[in-house]
Amino acid sequence: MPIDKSKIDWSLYLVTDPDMIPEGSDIYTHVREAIKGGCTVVQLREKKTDTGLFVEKAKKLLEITREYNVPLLINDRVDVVLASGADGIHVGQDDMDLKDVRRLLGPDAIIGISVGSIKEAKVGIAGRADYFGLGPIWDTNTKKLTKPLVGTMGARTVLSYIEQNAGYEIPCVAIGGIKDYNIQRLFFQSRTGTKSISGIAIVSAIMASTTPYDAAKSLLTSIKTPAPFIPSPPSPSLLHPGDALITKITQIITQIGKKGPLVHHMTNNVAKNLQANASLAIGASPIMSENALEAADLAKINGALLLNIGTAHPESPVAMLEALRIANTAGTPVLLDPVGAGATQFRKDTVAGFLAGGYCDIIKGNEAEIRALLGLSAHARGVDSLHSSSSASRAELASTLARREQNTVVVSGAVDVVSDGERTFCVSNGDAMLGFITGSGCTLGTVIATCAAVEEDKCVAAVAGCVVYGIAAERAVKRDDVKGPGTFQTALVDEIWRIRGECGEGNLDWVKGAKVTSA
Ligand SMILES: Cc1ncc(COP(=O)(O)OP(=O)(O)O)c(N)n1
Ligand SMILES: Cc1ncsc1CCOP(=O)(O)O
Repeated sequence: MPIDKSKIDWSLYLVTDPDMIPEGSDIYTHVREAIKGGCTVVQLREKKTDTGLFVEKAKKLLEITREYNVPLLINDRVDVVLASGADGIHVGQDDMDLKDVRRLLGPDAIIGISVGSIKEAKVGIAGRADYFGLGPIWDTNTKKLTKPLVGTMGARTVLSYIEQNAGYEIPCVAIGGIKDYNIQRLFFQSRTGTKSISGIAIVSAIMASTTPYDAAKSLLTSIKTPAPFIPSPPSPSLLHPGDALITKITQIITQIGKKGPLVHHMTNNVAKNLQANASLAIGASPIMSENALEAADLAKINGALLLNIGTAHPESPVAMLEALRIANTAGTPVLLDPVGAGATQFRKDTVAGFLAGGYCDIIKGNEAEIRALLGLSAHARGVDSLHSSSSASRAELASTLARREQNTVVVSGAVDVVSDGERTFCVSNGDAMLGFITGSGCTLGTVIATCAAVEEDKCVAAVAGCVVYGIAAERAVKRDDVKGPGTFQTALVDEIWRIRGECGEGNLDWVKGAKVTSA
């Protein structure tokens, strides 16, 4: 029975590669096992095989795929589809024109095309492709890539274009560098309001596995399980600054005192001590460890992970990325502090690697760092921000990055701006004295990460962190015993401690000083 193309399940699309099959197996056993494990579509991709053998392989594979009612598509070759009776074809942008493919294969054939941009989507739509292979999403060793990476942001752009312009439903399967650990993030970060990718196409994660059944099963589980970090929609009362938001801030600080969350810091040597002391003062349990081998154990304990690249070593990005992936899998919230992101190529590459390889619930940086993440010219020297523009333009930076990353972004400064892309708040608490102690921005990261450990709504958690830290600074600077930056730093920790104590006693007067507005 030929396949009904309106009913295809695109969830897990296997693209074969004969050179990857481990010794002792063969393509037929491998594909059968992968289908049993959960593959829902198979594409036979033979780049070096002679036509006769290609057709023979296609015919034999078709017998297997038919047993499981799974479509078999052929890579690039119309003649092989015709000769084997396979269900359809996948072509690239530089292969045969889609209208010719359709004319040759007929209306029932399943015809897919590779798409990596709006321009290429237009070609697919004009040729009435049945589905798009969307990618390459990420880098891969499977094939020498000649086109730019699409990333989750590019995937979203194409999905949104299709949604608005195709005029018919086009399932999109993402391809390129997809592994167990990045599937949930791919689905989450690439979705538009109403359109998501329909599935993922995989070569190496299944073809190079010695256990294709298990590999497919595990990939399918990741596809079917929503990302643990998907935020719930914000409560309507927390859409704008107001009494509900202020009450929530006090609840967050009280919760920290009650729960004592563990905050795993992979952070810089300059700020470490202040960060640890601020964590203890607010009621968290800090662990300062750059050892990725501990990340799995630490992620199991409820808390948060803070990544700060201030004094990163050459090996730090690997350890941090490992910890990030473990935290993502465990659903542990992650705060990224991209210290000095625009200052050196190493820092740029490190941060780009984190954003491509994992999901950071919150990114906190000064204006120059956030500009660098957006690829804008950074007004940065070293790790200091040299330039501060208006709150409105900083709000624009925060919401643009938050929309791109589908997370919460804090642009720290005299006025901290917090945005999740929909809501943007300005927090005007704090004191200029914070600029005279090293690690004050990093320690704001600690306080925000601690709030995120106990609060689901990460945007509100970030606002809470900015408020409590800013008010602690305002109180500290007013103290008689504060004579300058040295005594201020100690007093800052003390005031965080005192605010936490007041919350514990039910005295919430401190929060009356909160200065939160909408941007
Ligand atoms: C599902 C899917 N998407 C994309 C591709 C890549 O096809 P193409 O651009 O033609 O490159 P080659 O596969 O020919 O190297 C694909 N094969 N499958
Ligand atoms: C065929 C193809 N087209 C774009 S990326 C790619 C290879 C994907 O392979 P892998 O799943 O091993 O990254």
